[in-house]
Amino acid sequence: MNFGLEQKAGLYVYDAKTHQRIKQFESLAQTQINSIIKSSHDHIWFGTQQGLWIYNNGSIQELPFFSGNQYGGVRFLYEYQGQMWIGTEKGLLTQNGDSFTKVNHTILEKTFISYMGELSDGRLMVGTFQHGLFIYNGRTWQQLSVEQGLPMDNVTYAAELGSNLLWAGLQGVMNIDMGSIENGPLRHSLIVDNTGNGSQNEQNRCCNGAGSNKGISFSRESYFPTVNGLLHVYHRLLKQPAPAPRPLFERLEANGKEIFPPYQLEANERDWRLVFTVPHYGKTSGLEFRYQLVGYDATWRNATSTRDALYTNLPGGDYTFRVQVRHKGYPAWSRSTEVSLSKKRLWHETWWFNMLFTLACGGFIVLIWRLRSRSLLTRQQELEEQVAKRTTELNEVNQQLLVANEQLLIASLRDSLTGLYNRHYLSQNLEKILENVENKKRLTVVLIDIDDFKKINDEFGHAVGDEVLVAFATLLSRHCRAQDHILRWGGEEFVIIAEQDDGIGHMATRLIQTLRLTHWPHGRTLSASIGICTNPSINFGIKVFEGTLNMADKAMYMVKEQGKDGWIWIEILVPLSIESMNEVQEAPLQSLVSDPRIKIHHSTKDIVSLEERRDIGG
Ligand SMILES: Nc1nc2c(ncn2[C@@H]2O[C@H](COP(=O)(O)OP(=O)(O)OP(=O)(O)O)[C@@H](O)[C@H]2O)c(=O)[nH]1
Repeated sequence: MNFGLEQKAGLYVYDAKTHQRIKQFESLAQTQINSIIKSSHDHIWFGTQQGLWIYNNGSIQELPFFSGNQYGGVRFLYEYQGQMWIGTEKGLLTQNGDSFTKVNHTILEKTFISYMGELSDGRLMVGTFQHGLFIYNGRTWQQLSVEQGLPMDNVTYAAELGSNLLWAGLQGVMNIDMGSIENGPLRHSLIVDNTGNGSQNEQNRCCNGAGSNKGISFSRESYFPTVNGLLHVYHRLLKQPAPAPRPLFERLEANGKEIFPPYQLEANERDWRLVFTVPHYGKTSGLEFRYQLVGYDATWRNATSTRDALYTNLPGGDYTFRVQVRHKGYPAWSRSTEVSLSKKRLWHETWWFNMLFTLACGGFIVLIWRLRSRSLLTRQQELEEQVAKRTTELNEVNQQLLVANEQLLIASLRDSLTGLYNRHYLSQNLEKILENVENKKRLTVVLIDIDDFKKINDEFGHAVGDEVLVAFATLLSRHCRAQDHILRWGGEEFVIIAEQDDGIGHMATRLIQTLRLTHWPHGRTLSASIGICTNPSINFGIKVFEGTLNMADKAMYMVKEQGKDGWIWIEILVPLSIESMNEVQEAPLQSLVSDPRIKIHHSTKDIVSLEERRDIGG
């Protein structure tokens, strides 16, 4: 097995037993060997960039005809019908014994020969670098090129596959219908389309392998060397788009700087550019990519035409970048190409910081909550205290109001000068008083009027008059019983409502006497006129009271008329109807003396005058 090596490394022979390269041909040491072929004469031909060598019986010889730069490098050697054909960079030559002659063709005699082979019917194929494929039938040449409507002129490999001619070149791989080669016009289909300009990242050079065998075909598949690896074409897929192969991960840049595997990044390398591509020889626009940074992206992201993925401010952690590709319009994605990456965490991205932060946040919330509850509690206590204080104050005020109301009520019921009850008291309590009287069966009303009070005022002044009134009221209270209701009726006039009348005459007499004996503020004696009426009514209503009061008034005026300083007591003996009561009130007192229902009592002095004038008994 022989190795022809590019890069001017010379020639090696491989020993199948020791599996080692065992010998280097010294004369080929600095050459770039393009083609090696064993001729039917058991000679080995070496086509190199520097010329042509033949190995025979252990010795190697250079053919001086091809040295120098006249033909450029020898690119392809092919033995056709017992004759060696030499394809150079500057034309095609044939061997003729020991000499070589250029083929008689205006293009082929000077163009770059890049391939030679045979069709099944024995015709020779000569591929050129710039002028297409030539087919030779032993007499004439047929050219297949752009001029015949083909998409490219460059040939690196050609092979007949059934009814098709497979043609590979730098611009792709195509299929030409054999029948159309014979009869025209040419029918072709581009299997691998590399005719357009690929994107910056696309590895877009197809099928340009150096060496003699620029492709090899089997019944179902063909292989083509490329600068980026081996292109494998299934013949059954010639009419369909080739399945998209797995994408390639090209490189990672972090903060604008390329990072090499293993991809372990520092905490500050936060901005990433992940570059990917796919070894594909079709049009760039026919493919689409999607990618996902697992650990950061929740779902796939569709890539743009730039074939890279940009991430900024990535947090620390472990990631897997995966990328897939597919033909546009086809549902199936390729298998994922995956790359593992990790980035150190910043201190605030670490688990212990997160834990501490969470604890601190929790503690802070609890603290705030406690402070807030405490302040709320304090506030509540303050409010409760305020409410209690206000309630106490309110209660006090209410109490004061109650007392004040009580006092007002009391005050409204009493005479401000003497402290005795007033008329308002009577209007409020009359019903109750009458109820009590009802139980005792006899109502007694006493009307007392101080005699000649005006003179006291006139003589001693109003203030002294007041003092006399107060002293009179005090004396009156002392003379009455506890259950008697003593009222100042107005001015110097007083009313006593007694629920019991036993000894009423004595009481009146005693009062008259006490008045005479009492030492009064004005230093003089004082007398009063007293009218009394007792009424044994069955049903004590207001009318009965008014009638009784009127009768007492009538009696009191009679005393005044009789000379004052005494009393008259009209005692109604039997209960009178309202009508009878009205009659009695209307009648003059004298006329009542003879009324059997009525008895009139009086003080001694008055009795005399009354008896004298009316002739009535006491
Ligand atoms: N100081 C004083 N005088 C009063 C008060 N109320 C009424 N008076 C006076 O009492 C006097 C009553 O006069 P009169 O009605 O003529 O009665 P009187 O002088 O007692 O004569 P007789 O009733 O006929 O004995 C008037 O001069 C009133 O001004 C009072 O509260 N204080």
